[in-house]
Amino acid sequence: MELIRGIHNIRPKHRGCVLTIGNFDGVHLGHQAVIKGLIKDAKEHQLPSTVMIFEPQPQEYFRKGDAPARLTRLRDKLALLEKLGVERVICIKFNETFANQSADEFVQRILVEKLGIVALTVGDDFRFGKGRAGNYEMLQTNGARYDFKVKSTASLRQKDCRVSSTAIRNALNQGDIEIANDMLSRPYSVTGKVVHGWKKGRELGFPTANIPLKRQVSPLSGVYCVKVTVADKSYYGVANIGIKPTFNGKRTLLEAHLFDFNCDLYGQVIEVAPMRKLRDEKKFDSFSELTTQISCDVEAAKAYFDLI
Ligand SMILES: Cc1cc2nc3c(=O)[nH]c(=O)nc-3n(C[C@H](O)[C@H](O)[C@H](O)COP(=O)(O)O)c2cc1C
Ligand SMILES: Nc1ncnc2c1ncn2[C@@H]1O[C@H](COP(=O)(O)OP(=O)(O)O)[C@@H](O)[C@H]1O
Repeated sequence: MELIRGIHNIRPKHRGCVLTIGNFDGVHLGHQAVIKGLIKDAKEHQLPSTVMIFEPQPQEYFRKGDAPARLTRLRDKLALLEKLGVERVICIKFNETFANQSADEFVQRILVEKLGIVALTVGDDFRFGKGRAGNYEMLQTNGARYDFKVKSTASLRQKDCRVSSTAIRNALNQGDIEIANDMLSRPYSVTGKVVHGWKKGRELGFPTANIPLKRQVSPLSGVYCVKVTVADKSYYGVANIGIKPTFNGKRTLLEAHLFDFNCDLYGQVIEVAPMRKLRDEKKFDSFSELTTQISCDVEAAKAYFDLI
């Protein structure tokens, strides 16, 4: 899969493609339906299937610290798109200049002049351009003028609920991990590189592999039974997603303690899939109370995984 980073990297050789545009956060079942349609159309036109995404996601740009939780980091999103068979991704830096572009300018400058699109697939609620003025009808009018086809994909529903990134965020937030996983068609997971922490974990008797969540808002918080994958090997464990109020922490981290494991994980990329929520994070009055609680969490997770 070819990755084009930024509008300035779109070259004349990239003209002529079948395109879809969106955030694709989570690459859920609804997104997958759009992508499958895109790939089919691209094959028919014998042109590369191309997905345009934005980084940061527009809501993250507009709402700064108050943006909705992110389901997939850029690299996870790209890996999932590649797995679906997408040939080309254009990742556009969503900044002030881009945000101020009118819907007409976007269509003319980027879709028509730069990309020479032949067909465009969008979701039925797609909006774009300054003030979200661009929509499906506007695209159809432009398609007739500039000679490209426009298709809208109806929303996918599952158990009477529209599959959407928002519905998945809400399900995760409420601890309904199974509902989220059904909509994603895979277990929700967080992937990241293990960093050094405060070296308190081993003192407490529960070393934890720490993944910083940086500016990315997590859709989950609290203590979970988790399945952790390290270099293609899986382990069960417990994890806390939070700020460690007992230690007056400020930054959100995911910290996973793996069962039956005693190796160095620093610098390694691990994938953590929360399976069941155990409780909310808490500020304890003493370290010994925290340690007693973590022992209970470990017991509860082992029971959940049938390890006792
Ligand atoms: C299962 C589990 C539950 C945890 N629950 C809490 C909690 O409720 N409150 C809290 O302040 N820290 C909680 N922690 C985080 C610990 O405080 C943290 O792992 C410890 O400070 C070690 O940090 P370090 O890896 O930076 O050394 C939990 C950790 C684990 C593994
Ligand atoms: N069972 C385990 N689960 C998680 N990490 C472990 C385990 N055993 C050893 N480790 C290692 O110990 C580190 C965590 O120890 P800890 O004292 O919590 O240090 P830190 O504060 O740097 O995270 C992990 O990053 C990993 O390299």
